[in-house]
Amino acid sequence: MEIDAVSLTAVTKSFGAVRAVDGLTLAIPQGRTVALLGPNGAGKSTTIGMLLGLVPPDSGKVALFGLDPAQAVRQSLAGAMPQEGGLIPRVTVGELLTFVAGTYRAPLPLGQVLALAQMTGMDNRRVDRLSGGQAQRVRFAMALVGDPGLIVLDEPTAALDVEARRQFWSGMRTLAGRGKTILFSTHYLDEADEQADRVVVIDRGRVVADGTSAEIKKVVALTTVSLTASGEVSWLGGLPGVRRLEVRGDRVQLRSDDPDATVMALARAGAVRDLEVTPADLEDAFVALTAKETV
Ligand SMILES: Nc1ncnc2c1ncn2[C@@H]1O[C@H](COP(=O)(O)OP(=O)(O)OP(=O)(O)O)[C@@H](O)[C@H]1O
Repeated sequence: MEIDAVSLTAVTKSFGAVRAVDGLTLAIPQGRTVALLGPNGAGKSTTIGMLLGLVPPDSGKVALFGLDPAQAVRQSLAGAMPQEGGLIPRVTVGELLTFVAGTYRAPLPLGQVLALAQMTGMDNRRVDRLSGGQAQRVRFAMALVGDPGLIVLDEPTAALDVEARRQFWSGMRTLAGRGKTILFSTHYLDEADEQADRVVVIDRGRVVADGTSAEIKKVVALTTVSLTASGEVSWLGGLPGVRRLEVRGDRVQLRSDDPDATVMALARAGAVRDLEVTPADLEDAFVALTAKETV
């Protein structure tokens, strides 16, 4: 069997009292495009930092193509975009990319890198005089120069307008078509849906859903069963079908993947005051999936 491009096993990372990544396990076979989807502070950047060997995990194991991440990056098996502001000023796009190419044993030709990053003809432009979208494309180009098998992108389209996004994903699909493995993080459900063949939803440092976007939609499309209850309500979270429990004043909202079973169990327990059943739309459901529990 081919070795996985990415393998995280029971990885944890805390910053002081904050557990940024909490026992995360994830394996990505070669050639897949995977979106890491989650709200602010979910642990996406920390996970990516550990994948690239930039953040040491407290425990667990991280491997890229079976190797230690730093080693895989050194061997240009994995490429990443530098953070915002990570470009050297006063050089041209061509000079910068040629410099980066010089650090690799078998870099892609400059023309190919420019084409993939939708920057053909821009090699004489000064790096510090580019628009935000163009600068982002240079960073993308820097991730590609070493011709890595795995490309890891942390919110690659965060600063881009609609047209720049479209161009960016067009280059990305060309790479996916060449069999590259792509892992990107995003806040946007629609971007994950359109661009990835697998979506991993993370929240509070854990994988809360993992599958094709169709499967995720099914998982996150949880029905809300709400009722009025007082006193100790945490037991409601253990009822059949209940995936999450939220308390708002005297209303308890149960997110259920089997609302019939949940309602039957509530009826058996005699807890049916002001019972209401509401199917969720996808956006609501994603919010519900990653919403803070209040108990
Ligand atoms: N260097 C750090 N020092 C202290 N806390 C950190 C550090 N890096 C991350 N955190 C905390 O860890 C948690 C996870 O952060 P992380 O940046 O990984 O999430 P994220 O999903 O990438 O969020 P965003 O979408 O906002 O970028 C957050 O609570 C964050 O404040």
